[in-house]
Amino acid sequence: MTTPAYPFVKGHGTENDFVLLPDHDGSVHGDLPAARVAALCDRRAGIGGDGVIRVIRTAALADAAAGTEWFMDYRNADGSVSEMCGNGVRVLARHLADEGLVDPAEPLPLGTRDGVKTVVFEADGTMTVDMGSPRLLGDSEVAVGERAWKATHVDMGNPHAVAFVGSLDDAGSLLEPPEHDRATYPHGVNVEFVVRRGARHVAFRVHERGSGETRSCGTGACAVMVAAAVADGEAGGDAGPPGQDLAYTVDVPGGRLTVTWTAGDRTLLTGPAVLVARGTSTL
Ligand SMILES: N[C@@H](CCC[C@H](N)C(=O)O)C(=O)O
Repeated sequence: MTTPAYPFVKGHGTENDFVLLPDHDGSVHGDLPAARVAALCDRRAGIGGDGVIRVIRTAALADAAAGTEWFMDYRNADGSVSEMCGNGVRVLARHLADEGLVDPAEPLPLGTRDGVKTVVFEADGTMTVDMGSPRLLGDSEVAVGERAWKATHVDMGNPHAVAFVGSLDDAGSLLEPPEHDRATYPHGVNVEFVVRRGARHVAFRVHERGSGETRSCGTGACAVMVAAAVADGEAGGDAGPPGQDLAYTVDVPGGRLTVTWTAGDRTLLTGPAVLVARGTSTL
């Protein structure tokens, strides 16, 4: 039996790329089978992507918290569900604005499995997302082959292990998930390997849970910034100087992001979002 054709849009944020599936009332994809997500994300036999974002009205999802018109139903490339995607939420916002479904002159609240994230469209074409408060959960360890590093456990709604390394090459080819403490991360973890580039300036590679090595990770950028600020003795948020926000430049293989840790303990992620293609799929 052939699958009826359905629309898709392709986009990326700092080369973290996604297949968007418009399904406003939930009638096109049902419960969105993991096999369809994996087929769409396949870079040879599919469209190719680090994940899939179903564009759906919050009211069409029985288990989604109310309070927003639109919901980011995010899946990793292997079909698994994640709570949040910092690059994806900007790409979703760009799509909704381009379609005339939202007003880019106004802050845009979007539903996610980690609650409501509000996107602001900046005058220079970038977007800033309020990613919420980071949770610093202590130290852990990650390993690739024979090499192991201490890692900072940061929860950004999804789990991260942030390891500071001497060189971005230290983690090798990252074809497999890094070893990690399964008691600390029972549902897997996104692992960031970080180097310093200068004052309040870092760069990282990431191995994403469910997607492999990607060219960028927005929640990862926030986790990296927070871990770096703490390591630098510049802790922002509640622990920072009263009334002062702290901003870091965060480079990824796919571009540049800015993360601001506010005096009110919010992390603000600023970066681009680009739509590159649209079409129909029968996968
Ligand atoms: N690339 C995303 C994160 C996507 C989810 C992640 N792989 C997970 O399983 O938690 C981002 O930009 O934040």
